[in-house]
Amino acid sequence: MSSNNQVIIFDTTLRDGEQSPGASMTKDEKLRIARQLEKMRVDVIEAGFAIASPGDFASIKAIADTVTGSTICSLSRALDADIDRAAEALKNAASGRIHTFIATSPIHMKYKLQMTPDQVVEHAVRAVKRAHNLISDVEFSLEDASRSDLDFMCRIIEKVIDAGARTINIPDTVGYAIPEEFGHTIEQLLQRIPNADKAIFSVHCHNDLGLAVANSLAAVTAGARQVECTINGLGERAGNASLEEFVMAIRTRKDLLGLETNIDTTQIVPASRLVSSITGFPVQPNKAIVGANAFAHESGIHQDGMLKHRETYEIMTAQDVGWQTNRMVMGKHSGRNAFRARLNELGATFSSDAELNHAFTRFKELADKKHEIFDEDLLALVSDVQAADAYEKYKLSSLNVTSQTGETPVAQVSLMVDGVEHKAESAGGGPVDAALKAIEAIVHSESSLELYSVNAITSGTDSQGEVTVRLEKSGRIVNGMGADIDIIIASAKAYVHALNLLDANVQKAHPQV
Ligand SMILES: CC(=O)SCCNC(=O)CCNC(=O)[C@H](O)C(C)(C)COP(=O)(O)OP(=O)(O)OC[C@H]1O[C@@H](n2cnc3c(N)ncnc32)[C@H](O)[C@@H]1OP(=O)(O)O
Ligand SMILES: CC(C)C(=O)C(=O)O
Repeated sequence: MSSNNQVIIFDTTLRDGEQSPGASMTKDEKLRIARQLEKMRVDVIEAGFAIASPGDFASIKAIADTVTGSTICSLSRALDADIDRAAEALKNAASGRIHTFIATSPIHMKYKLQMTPDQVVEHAVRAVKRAHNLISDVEFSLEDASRSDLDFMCRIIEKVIDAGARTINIPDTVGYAIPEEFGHTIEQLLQRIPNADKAIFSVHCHNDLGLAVANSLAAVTAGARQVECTINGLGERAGNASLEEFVMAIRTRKDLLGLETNIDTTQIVPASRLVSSITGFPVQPNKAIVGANAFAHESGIHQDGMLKHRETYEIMTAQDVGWQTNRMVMGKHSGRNAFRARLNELGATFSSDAELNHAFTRFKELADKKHEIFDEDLLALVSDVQAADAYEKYKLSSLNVTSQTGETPVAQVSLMVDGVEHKAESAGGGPVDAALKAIEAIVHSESSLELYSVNAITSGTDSQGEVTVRLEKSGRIVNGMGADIDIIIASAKAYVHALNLLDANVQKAHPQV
């Protein structure tokens, strides 16, 4: 029975987690994860199933030999050979545990084990006694407990506690339980088993119905004091209760539950990343706590709330769980307040509300075309708007370029010159060449093109292209810039920008020109 409010965290990433198809890990990889779990102050690390393979044995042994800050545990069936192999792997552990189990549900006993309930009790007691002779810390699990008969569970648990088990684990092996029902089972076991106070009750929940963490919380509310879980919720089929979700629920709702764990929560994100990189299982972006979007805010109303007071939309800080910071993501749902705040952070300021509104309108247009707006997009957009808001002799009204395989590209451009619309058409070596020639057909700038370069501002095929055009005229050199997700338009904008700069230089030098 629980003696205090501390919940023991038993991590089984290296055992049940590894049972996820495709998640096999080498000894060195398991050792790296075990060290991270130790650093995170996990109480018990289930390092593997010693009899399963020579590799599993070697991994458990390597972890038991070197990791001293957590108890190291091996799983074993209720069989002598399994228990002896587990004890051998753990023999150098500073603190070792044998975890032996047998199924107690009618369906498992009848079809899988092909044993009577009495034979199952006999195997369980014999296994616990044998384990207890080899190591003091013995855990016993009733596999498929959530589909087992309550009276039978009381009977077998009482006997294995007498045989030396000090942790009794109640697994929801097939993820069948519902929180209220599961909590009730734990409560009943604690009340009805006469020697229940000699053991710590534990739960091990699977996520087949997406309820593994909810069931674990119901169990600790009912008196269980150990929870078995995995990093990123890895595990057989739909996985196990996720360590990060359970631990952060306990921490965040201490007001309600009054419980705590030993976990250093700032090590959660590093642990999640390590497990993901080793197993090759990506973490979904919207995964609680460790998903890339767990602390990202895109909607204008949320961002505005966050700017005014963080707790309006966050129940924990990103730093609490090991992220460096939360994120304001600029996108089509963002509002003016977040837009201005982000640009101020980037060092860009607006000279007037009109300028802000103009930039914000352009930002929304861009956001409709692009999935995510990066800082570089914002800066390009603002310098574009600020350049456009300055007096401009030339303004690009429209551009239409036809470019087909085997055909010469042709551009039709419409340009405002001192407020009067001019149109021209030109062919060119490529679509950019055609566009710039069409502009020149109107402007006759007599400048020479010294440089043309195009860069993708961000990665991805929907990136904005940022074009730089350098023009020289009578010894004056200017750099025009333009950005757009269409690089032909970006090129035309950059060219027009450069023409305006040349014109501005002339105006400054000879105001009456
Ligand atoms: C709910 C869980 O997650 S339990 C853990 C599951 N994890 C694993 O199974 C991974 C590691 N397993 C393995 O490597 C192998 O299954 C081994 C080495 C354990 C056993 O391999 P094998 O000897 O070839 O047996 P196999 O896996 O085919 O069948 C399991 C046998 O164990 C028996 N068994 C299953 N659980 C138990 C138990 N807790 N106690 C005693 N016997 C058990 C089965 O009835 C079956 O017996 P049978 O061969 O007499 O029919
Ligand atoms: C061996 C036990 C704890 C198990 O993994 C399960 O029942 O899911």
